[in-house]
Amino acid sequence: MGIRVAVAGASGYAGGELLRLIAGHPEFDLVAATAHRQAGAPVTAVHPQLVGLDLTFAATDPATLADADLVFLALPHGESAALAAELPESVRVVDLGADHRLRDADAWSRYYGGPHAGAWTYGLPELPGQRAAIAGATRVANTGCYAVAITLALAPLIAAGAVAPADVVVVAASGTSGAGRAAKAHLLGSEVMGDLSPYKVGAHQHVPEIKQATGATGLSLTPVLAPMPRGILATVTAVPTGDADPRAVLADAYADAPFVHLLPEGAWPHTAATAGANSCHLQATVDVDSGRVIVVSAIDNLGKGAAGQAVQNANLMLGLPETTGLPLFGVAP
Ligand SMILES: NC(=O)C1=CN([C@@H]2O[C@H](COP(=O)(O)OP(=O)(O)OC[C@H]3O[C@@H](n4cnc5c(N)ncnc54)[C@H](OP(=O)(O)O)[C@@H]3O)[C@@H](O)[C@H]2O)C=CC1
Ligand SMILES: CC(=O)N[C@@H](CCC(=O)OP(=O)(O)O)C(=O)O
Repeated sequence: MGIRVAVAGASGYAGGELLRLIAGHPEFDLVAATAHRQAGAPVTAVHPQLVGLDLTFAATDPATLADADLVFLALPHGESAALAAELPESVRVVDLGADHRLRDADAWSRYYGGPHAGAWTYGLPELPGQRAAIAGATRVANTGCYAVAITLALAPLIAAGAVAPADVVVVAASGTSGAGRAAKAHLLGSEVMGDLSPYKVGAHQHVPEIKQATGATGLSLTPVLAPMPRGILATVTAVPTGDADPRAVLADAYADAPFVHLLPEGAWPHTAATAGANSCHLQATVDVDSGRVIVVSAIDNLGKGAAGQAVQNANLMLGLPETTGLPLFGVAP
């Protein structure tokens, strides 16, 4: 028997991707996959890509999950905190939801509402010092999907003093799976296909998370819903404070990061190149006209943006190499 893992919210998009990654992980044994309305259904009735996985969704209750060494929570916002509080401290937990990401209770109530559950160790291993913090934690808050893409592009530049933290502008497009699988009016196929539309303009819940993770003090984020199932492409622009080469700063920051790739000069990120992988592709330049630094970042929102990142964090918490069981390469086209 390997390491016993369980997934709560396994019938969702992030949960389904977790099941796929766990099935290919050499050290993990899946002991439970839970759902809410779909409890009792065969996993493959919901996730046809997992045919061969002979399992039925259990109901989401703490007793079922407490039998695992590590539990992934892939539940709607606000549902993780109460469930996690019922799990013994000996069970490691990675929460893919937002409940434990923010240290600032006011920011939590402004963007999410309801009681603030308090912050856990932030699950972005590529931030300075964070690998060791995650390795020593029993509770880890996985990052938001836009937050990963934008933080990886921006954090090293602010940390190096290469750009001004007070003036960061981001436009970022996301595939529709970022919104989860529950039916929503703005996700009707016939209206999403062939369309690009901004949403949560100036009011996205990842803004405080990105500010917390990067040290940005002024950040404008315009998210755009894109007609593709997976992927995030974020274009981050900021004002340089000197003449540091942004490519050199990023290359230095990610020299030892197996999943973050600064592309060769002149090559720009494509979301499709990250699909199915736990990778982030970056490119940077200085815009000759505006003088602003431009960094473009691509991830798979269900990979490095959710399930892949969660498995990377779990590997670190369990003392495994962080790449164990994780796809390094995408499946494009
Ligand atoms: N999709 C993405 O790209 C990303 C998602 N996340 C986060 O991961 C979490 C899951 O997201 P996602 O998979 O997209 O969401 P989905 O809507 O696709 O799935 C939600 C899951 O939670 C279950 N669920 C719904 N309501 C409840 C409830 N009241 N109590 C317990 N379980 C419930 C659902 O079960 P059932 O279907 O049986 O009702 C389903 O398994 C969210 O917190 C999300 O923000 C984070 C980063 C990226
Ligand atoms: C396309 C789309 O709607 N995306 C979602 C991404 C949410 C997400 O996955 O991140 P959290 O875990 O922080 O909710 C959004 O913009 O709210």
